[in-house]
Amino acid sequence: MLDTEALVDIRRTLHRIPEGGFAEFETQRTLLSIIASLPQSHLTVRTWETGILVRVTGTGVAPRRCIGYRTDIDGLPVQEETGLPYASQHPGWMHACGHDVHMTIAIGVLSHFAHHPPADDLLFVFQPAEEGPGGALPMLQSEAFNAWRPDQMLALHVAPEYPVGTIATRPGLLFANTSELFIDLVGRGGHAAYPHRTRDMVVAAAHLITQLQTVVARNVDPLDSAVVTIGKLTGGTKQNIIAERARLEGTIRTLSQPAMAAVKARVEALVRGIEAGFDCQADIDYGANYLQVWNDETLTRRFMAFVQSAGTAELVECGPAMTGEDFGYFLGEIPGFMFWLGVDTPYGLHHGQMSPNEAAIDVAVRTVVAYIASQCGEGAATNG
Ligand SMILES: CC(=O)N[C@@H](CCC[C@H](N)C(=O)O)C(=O)O
Repeated sequence: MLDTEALVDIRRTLHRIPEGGFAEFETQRTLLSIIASLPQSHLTVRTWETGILVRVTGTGVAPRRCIGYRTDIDGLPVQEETGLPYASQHPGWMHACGHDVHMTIAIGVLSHFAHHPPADDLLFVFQPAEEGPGGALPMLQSEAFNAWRPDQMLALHVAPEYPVGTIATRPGLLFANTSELFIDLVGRGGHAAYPHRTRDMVVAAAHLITQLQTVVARNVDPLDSAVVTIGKLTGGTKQNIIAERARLEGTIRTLSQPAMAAVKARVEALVRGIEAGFDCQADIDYGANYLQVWNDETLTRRFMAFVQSAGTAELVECGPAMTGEDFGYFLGEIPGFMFWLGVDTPYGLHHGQMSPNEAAIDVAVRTVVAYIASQCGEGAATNG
């Protein structure tokens, strides 16, 4: 069975090779070779795009259920600044959202059950493209997934703000609805000294960004919550050329679908206002939209009670967060839950210095293994 040291090595190997959504080729190859090193008698492995599905066939004469455990596998376009000896070898890319840790924990749990298959069936889901454009929805709709569709699913996400040894979750809404937001502005470029002959899209973009800040401040009920963030702004070509084009890239977060529709309506109205006011053309593209992560009440309460009694971690009942997760699509159809895993690092998710404490891997593997075993029944140990 893979011990803690081996899992830390795996995490570091995966950390070195972050890749974008649906481009996780090296990651997939690495995971497949690790999975191939496990006892195979109860495993069936299948790939889907750059993802992997591994079914563990239970030892029961008639397995009662199939529990699915999902990890995401993609990295982010973030330049790593940790200075770690096992830092990313892919310039401009980093596992800055902890998916290397997620994958390692999935491998640790899979390793246990490959050696000790439970009575019921398990499905391990290595899902691409969580950060975008979203791998969960197409995977959920795929023939490969549906051939092995589990009855319940669980997943975790690293939480920099909690100490190692903490598990935080809640029944109901855990993560927000999200929508990406891309706005292209097209005006007329020209010489910096002749602004009256142009339609300057840098100035239009500046006005639009400021106006977008009023959506949450002035259009959303203060007792509700929403986020409109512009994370990337591009425009222009040179300091003395008036920009013909500008592009805003961002994300919208809300706690309900009606709130998402209302925020989008306000964004659209503001964009149309900029179009009229700056005599330009504006296009809005909402990119990928993720469904909220909604934790099943019964299963989450059962898991929370389990964590409290198992003593493998400290349980915190947390509030909802404005993070997004396409695991929400799985939970939209299959009952289950997601939880936060404390990794205790001062830098938050998506930061170039985010460096999870690897001691959390062991906490998660022990907790998830014990929880799944408690739900699926112990099977006979295999060799290997
Ligand atoms: C946990 C986490 O950080 N998830 C991402 C999900 C990205 C959703 C999508 N690409 C978007 O930006 O709206 C997050 O940013 O919350």
